Amino acid sequence: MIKVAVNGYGTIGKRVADAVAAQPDMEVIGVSKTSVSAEAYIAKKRGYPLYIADLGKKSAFEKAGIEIAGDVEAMIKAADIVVDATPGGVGEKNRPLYERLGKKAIFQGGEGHEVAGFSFNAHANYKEAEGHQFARVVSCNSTGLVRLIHALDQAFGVERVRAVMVRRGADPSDVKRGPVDAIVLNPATIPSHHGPDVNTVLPHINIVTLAMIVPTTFMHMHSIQMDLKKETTRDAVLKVFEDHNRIGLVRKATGIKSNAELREYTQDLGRPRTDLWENGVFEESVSVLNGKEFYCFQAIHQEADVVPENIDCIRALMGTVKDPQESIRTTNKALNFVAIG
Ligand SMILES: NC(=O)C1=CN([C@@H]2O[C@H](COP(=O)(O)OP(=O)(O)OC[C@H]3O[C@@H](n4cnc5c(N)ncnc54)[C@H](OP(=O)(O)O)[C@@H]3O)[C@@H](O)[C@H]2O)C=CC1
Ligand SMILES: O=C(OP(=O)(O)O)[C@H](O)COP(=O)(O)O
Repeated sequence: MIKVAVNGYGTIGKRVADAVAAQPDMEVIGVSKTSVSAEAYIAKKRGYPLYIADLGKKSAFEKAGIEIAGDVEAMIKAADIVVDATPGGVGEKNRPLYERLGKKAIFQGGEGHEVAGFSFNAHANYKEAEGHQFARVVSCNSTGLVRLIHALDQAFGVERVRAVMVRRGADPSDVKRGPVDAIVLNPATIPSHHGPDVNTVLPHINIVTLAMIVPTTFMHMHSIQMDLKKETTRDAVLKVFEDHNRIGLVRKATGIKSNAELREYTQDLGRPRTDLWENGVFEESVSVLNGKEFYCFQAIHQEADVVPENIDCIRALMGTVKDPQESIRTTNKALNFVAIG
């Protein structure tokens, strides 16, 4: 069993911990937080040993009825590998600790590529992870882009990509964030960080991305255009998506045309926390014009799509499973995850 520590038990960390616990070859040896909050109670309920960054706060946790197993350093020492899901920028500060203790670690998209020097996506570069001490799972939007672009690049070759990301303003529980009544250019400059981020995994792709944020909390929406190298048809592209175990098709027959209806659908499917782990490509939008021009809309659930990628990244860095598809299938099966469509 691979002993996994989740440093940062928040939006991403709590999902990764549950996904690790579901795998046949991994166990959660601890999760961490800095302050007493609802997630500390969830960790207790799930039976995950809770560690804290500053032992000076131990009594505050104990007063709230939450037992503390030790400090973060003790947790890291007990682990084979760390998934660092602390807020963007904190991972970089944690890296010297992982170096000092000689532990492998996976960072998230809020960190720059340089934090690990290797950025990861299971379908695109799983085999390249072996031998690395550190990896970074690219951000949620970049994960969604990499999955789609890589699938079409393998099938038809990709000449260039132009994509617009309409990004959710905040996560559902982020009460302090906005916007409440604005469409914010984020950033106003072009490209947004997503194109260069895609290039950290797929360096040969010609891509320019633009991004803005809107007052929603559940999912980003991408509008994507690609020029393909080989002529193809809409049916052939749909077949690529149907065959992909992390790309789902939001079928025309469902009538779903928004993130809100897609959320309702994933909820009704009984997905834990309403998580859409796959890209939600809108079937009706999939278009091939003039043989080589591809267009689509896809929804990306920011809290969920990177979660299975972290699980595969654990096996890839540990070198326990050599074949990417074997890891991807194991991860999906343990999560009871079959892509929609
Ligand atoms: N949310 C999203 O949609 C996505 C986020 N990401 C990336 O994932 C990473 C985590 O983001 P997210 O889950 O949203 O963040 P959250 O703020 O939801 O969670 C962060 C967690 O880390 C804990 N924490 C903070 N500082 C420390 C520390 N020094 N040591 C140990 N634990 C600490 C926090 O505990 P406490 O609250 O007690 O301080 C909290 O539990 C970021 O890099 C982000 O960019 C990637 C894809 C999507
Ligand atoms: O990784 C994400 O977005 P991104 O791919 O746009 O960087 C997550 O939605 C977190 O983004 P945030 O930095 O707006 O919280």
